[in-house]
Amino acid sequence: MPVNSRLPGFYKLALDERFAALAEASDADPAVLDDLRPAHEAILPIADGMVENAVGLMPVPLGVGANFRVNGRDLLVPMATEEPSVIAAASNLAQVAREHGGFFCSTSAPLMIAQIQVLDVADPHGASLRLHERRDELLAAADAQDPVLVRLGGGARELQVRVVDGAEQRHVVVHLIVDVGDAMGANAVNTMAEALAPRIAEIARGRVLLRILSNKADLRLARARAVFDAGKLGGAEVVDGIVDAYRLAFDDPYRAATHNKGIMNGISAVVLATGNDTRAVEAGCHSHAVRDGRYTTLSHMERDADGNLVGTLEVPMPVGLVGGATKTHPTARAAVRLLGVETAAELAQVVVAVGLAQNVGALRALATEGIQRGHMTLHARNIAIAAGATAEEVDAVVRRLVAEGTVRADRAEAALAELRAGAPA
Ligand SMILES: CC(C)(COP(=O)([O-])OP(=O)([O-])OC[C@H]1O[C@@H](n2cnc3c(N)ncnc32)[C@H](O)[C@@H]1OP(=O)([O-])[O-])[C@@H](O)C(=O)NCCC(=O)NCCSC(=O)C[C@@](C)(O)CC(=O)[O-]
Ligand SMILES: NC(=O)C1=CN([C@@H]2O[C@H](COP(=O)(O)OP(=O)(O)OC[C@H]3O[C@@H](n4cnc5c(N)ncnc54)[C@H](OP(=O)(O)O)[C@@H]3O)[C@@H](O)[C@H]2O)C=CC1
Repeated sequence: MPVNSRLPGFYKLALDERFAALAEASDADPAVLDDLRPAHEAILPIADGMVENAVGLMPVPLGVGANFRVNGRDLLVPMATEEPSVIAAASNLAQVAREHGGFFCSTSAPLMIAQIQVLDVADPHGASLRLHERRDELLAAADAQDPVLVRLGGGARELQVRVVDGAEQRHVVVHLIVDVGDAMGANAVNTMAEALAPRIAEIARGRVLLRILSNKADLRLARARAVFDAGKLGGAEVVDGIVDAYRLAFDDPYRAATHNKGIMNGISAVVLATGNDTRAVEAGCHSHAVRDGRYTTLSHMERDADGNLVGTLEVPMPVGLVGGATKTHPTARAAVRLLGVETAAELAQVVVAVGLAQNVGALRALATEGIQRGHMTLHARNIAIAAGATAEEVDAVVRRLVAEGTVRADRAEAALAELRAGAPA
């Protein structure tokens, strides 16, 4: 049975019922669902191998982004986040996007850049051309570091040399461009950069200092496009509001930072759920938001000829399915199996689709009723728990807070006290 990601009312189910619904909707082995919730005792020894000085775990909630269709295929999207309303908003807009086929996504080749900084070069432009003359030798030396990657079809692809004029000095910076296949690629390219450094110093007649990948991974882009039906969004006025909201973000970096944070709500959640490096992706995305020296929006919002909203997003997406924590963390492995992607490119496409859904979800709320109703209603559960409500009491406290329209800690404590004093739930 193909995956059916359309899960109406999934969020209204109790936790156990949700597992049953997920098992029915997914084509993954039922064991995968069990693996999504491994016992802490099983993970702790693995954590000890993953990081230094391990003393515990920091479990972050893992939810399923519902309703996603990416390049014609339904997908159940694992999302790890501590923030309420993120998964709801993504699922909501994924449903709206289905009307016009869902998300259409593409990626460039998985090219990562390693930088080698060369100092004390007397003739930077001369050095640059000497390095270019030895391109083939240097690329072959890089490939020799990673025969596995080369065997799998990846490897060093190009050499670029930049002369960067700084305030204090001129830097010669060599870029080694590597096809990293299905890896995120940092370790792979760093190994190559370190191996090439002595020869580069010799050719440039300088001193090599830094040998590290660039997180401005702008040769490894993922793109998503979706048409959001004007009627389903709430009408032409809502589309206008979203486009006007986008324009402020486009023009004003103070708004752009928040607009892009909304995109990252979705992106980071999938990146984390699949055991990938959230900081690398965040650094890449924010650096991509600087165009012509100005920080601006990562996404674009337009109206099509029929008045529907066309949302597009293009960001660097250095995520992998091998290496890093993707293969070590049992929950990340299960999350990837639930998602059912086979390549890093497919994963990158899903990540960027979720970022776009999230962005439009937030903009729709902002351009209409404001963020607080949807967000705070869901945040009320956190507030109730923080006030001391037990699992049995949470719903009743939330109902009171939402009915009063006051989602605050003091009101949650008062509502809990009233409930415990026998007031009707
Ligand atoms: C919260 C909603 C979705 C409610 O929206 P709604 O219109 O009340 O939802 P609905 O009851 O009509 O349900 C529609 C669909 O939404 C989903 N949905 C609906 N409720 C849930 C739920 N509880 N749990 C899971 N999924 C939910 C679900 O898919 C559902 O379909 P159905 O299952 O019924 O066929 C809406 O108000 C919304 O999208 N709000 C935006 C929330 C948001 O963006 N949160 C991010 C945090 S705020 C932030 O950090 C970023 C920001 C905002 O600053 C960025 C920026 O400024 O640009
Ligand atoms: N600035 C940053 O962003 C930095 C990030 N990091 C970290 O680096 C890690 C990611 O590095 P990464 O290089 O992906 O990890 P790994 O070195 O763990 O994995 C990459 C290696 O996996 C092997 N491999 C097996 N199958 C494939 C395949 N299908 N495609 C590609 N490679 C394959 C390759 O060869 P082989 O088997 O020979 O290794 C490749 O070199 C993350 O943990 C990240 O946090 C590290 C430093 C800096």
